[in-house]
Amino acid sequence: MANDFEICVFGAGNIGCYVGGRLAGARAKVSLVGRPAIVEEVATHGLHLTDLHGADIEVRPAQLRFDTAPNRASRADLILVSVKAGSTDEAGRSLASLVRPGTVVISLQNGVRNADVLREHLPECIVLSSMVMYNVSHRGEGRFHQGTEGEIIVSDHPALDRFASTFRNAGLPLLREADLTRVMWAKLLLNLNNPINALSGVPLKEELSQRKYRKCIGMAQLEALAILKAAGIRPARLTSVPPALMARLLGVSNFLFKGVAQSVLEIDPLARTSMLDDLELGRKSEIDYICGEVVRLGEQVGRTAPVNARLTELIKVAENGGRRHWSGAELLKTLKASGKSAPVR
Ligand SMILES: NC(=O)C1=CN([C@@H]2O[C@H](COP(=O)(O)OP(=O)(O)OC[C@H]3O[C@@H](n4cnc5c(N)ncnc54)[C@H](OP(=O)(O)O)[C@@H]3O)[C@@H](O)[C@H]2O)C=CC1
Ligand SMILES: CC(C)(CO)C(=O)C(=O)O
Repeated sequence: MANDFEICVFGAGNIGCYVGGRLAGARAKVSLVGRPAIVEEVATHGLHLTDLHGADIEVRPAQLRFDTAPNRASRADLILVSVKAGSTDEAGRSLASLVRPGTVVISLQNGVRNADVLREHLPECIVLSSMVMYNVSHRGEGRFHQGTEGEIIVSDHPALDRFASTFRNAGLPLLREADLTRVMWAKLLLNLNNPINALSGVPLKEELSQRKYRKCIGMAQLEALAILKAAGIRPARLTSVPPALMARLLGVSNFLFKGVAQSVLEIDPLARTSMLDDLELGRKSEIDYICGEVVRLGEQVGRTAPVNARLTELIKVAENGGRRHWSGAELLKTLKASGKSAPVR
């Protein structure tokens, strides 16, 4: 039997199409809001969703609504926001005149402030943060693939009870956590790999197999961890080892790393971060909402964050048509020199 509620996904890209499509595949009433190109792609091919565990789900165009305008949000009981963090303000603005009071709005985005931005525009809604722990890639013709393990961790609220079984039936169980601030910062620590993966230009598995790239991630994380500590924020443990230990483990030899962090490397050989997607597609990245947040928090507690500032700078150079590819050795060298050297062109 179909559910008695309607879900609107605002921002039909990798995450929006995957999550929205799987919910539609579980017979939820789903509408998606996206750009004309994806609306056309899905109208032609439908959605074909796969994951690393062998899920293989076809969603016919007739099984969901796909629009470029968000009008359908006015009927939604649940809105999933899956635009990039830089578009959150605009998403909130366009939803403001449409939503009904009491509508549940979940941000599926990376970053630590999206729900706050949405809340400002949607004060009568129940706005919740969540973190999608896995990677989704777009493989053309309506195909989206989940290439790494993980769940959706969401800020707990009784209003989620109504939707929980639908997410579970869709193979997307919601992990409900009382304190999402700690989860958001822990995810941000993992996302500090996004610029490194983007600048490596190679899939995650290949990047993480190289010690020098891993050392770069460790440097960015250790810097962020010191700032979090000064700010009194204790990031949640999202990996098999606590964040501080993981940051150090990243620097060990390839041989040792394979032994101690086997699960980190058990990923689809093609999986890559959303920031590498952004650079390849010529889009503006979320760097200001990832490394930029570390720099900002550092300023609040009177600390500098030269490694994260440098990564921000390198990604902006790449976004603007400058250098895109860095070997592990080159990246490590420039990060070690951060705070001392001249800007990169
Ligand atoms: N991809 C991944 O594997 C993961 C992503 N995330 C996070 O999830 C969020 C979404 O990422 P992802 O799915 O990769 O991003 P995408 O860029 O693939 O998807 C967002 C889509 O929303 C569109 N969009 C933005 N504003 C509007 C609007 N007003 N109307 C219609 N469409 C709009 C964008 O178009 P346009 O580009 O033209 O603005 C884009 O097509 C990000 O915060 C990301 O960090 C988290 C975990 C994993
Ligand atoms: C899942 C993960 C950490 C890596 O793909 C991600 O959040 C992203 O790509 O932005």
